[in-house]
Amino acid sequence: MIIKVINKSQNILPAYETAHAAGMDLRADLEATITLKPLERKLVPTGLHIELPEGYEAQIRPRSGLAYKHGIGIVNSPGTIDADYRGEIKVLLVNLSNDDFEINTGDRIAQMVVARHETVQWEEVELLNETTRGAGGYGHTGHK
Ligand SMILES: O=c1ccn([C@H]2C[C@H](O)[C@@H](COP(=O)(O)OP(=O)(O)OP(=O)(O)O)O2)c(=O)[nH]1
Ligand SMILES: [Mg+2]
Repeated sequence: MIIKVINKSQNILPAYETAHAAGMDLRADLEATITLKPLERKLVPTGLHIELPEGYEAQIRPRSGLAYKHGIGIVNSPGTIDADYRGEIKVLLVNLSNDDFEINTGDRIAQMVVARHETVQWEEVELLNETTRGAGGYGHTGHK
């Protein structure tokens, strides 16, 4: 599918790094280096504004390599980009390690998955259909 994008700093656009990747790596668009201290969170700009078709969303997800090697996560993971959002896409990174983490412009900080979603209308009822699970949850089926 084709998605319209405004790329104000003419950065490298989000891209699939392998042929069948689900996520496109998103890059930081910065005027100066950002440092995340331990447990600090910052909104990191990408310089991108997009026009998703109706019925689609974009999910902003962490990169596992940054998470594993540097403890970098996304506070609101997965972030949701609504189809009607026209502002700049930003990524709310958090440093869950004990060391400072530096982000420079062009660094791949997160990944974006574009997905379809349903738009729901509610039908209020008094009873729901019966299932084997019923109300069981939170470990109801055991742990091993
Ligand atoms: O990681 C994110 C999450 C959201 N957004 C933008 C796009 C999204 O469409 C908008 C609103 O996000 P969300 O609905 O998650 O935030 P909210 O706290 O509910 O704010 P709002 O009242 O504006 O919906 O902010 C981002 O740029 N990055
Ligand atoms: Mg919202």
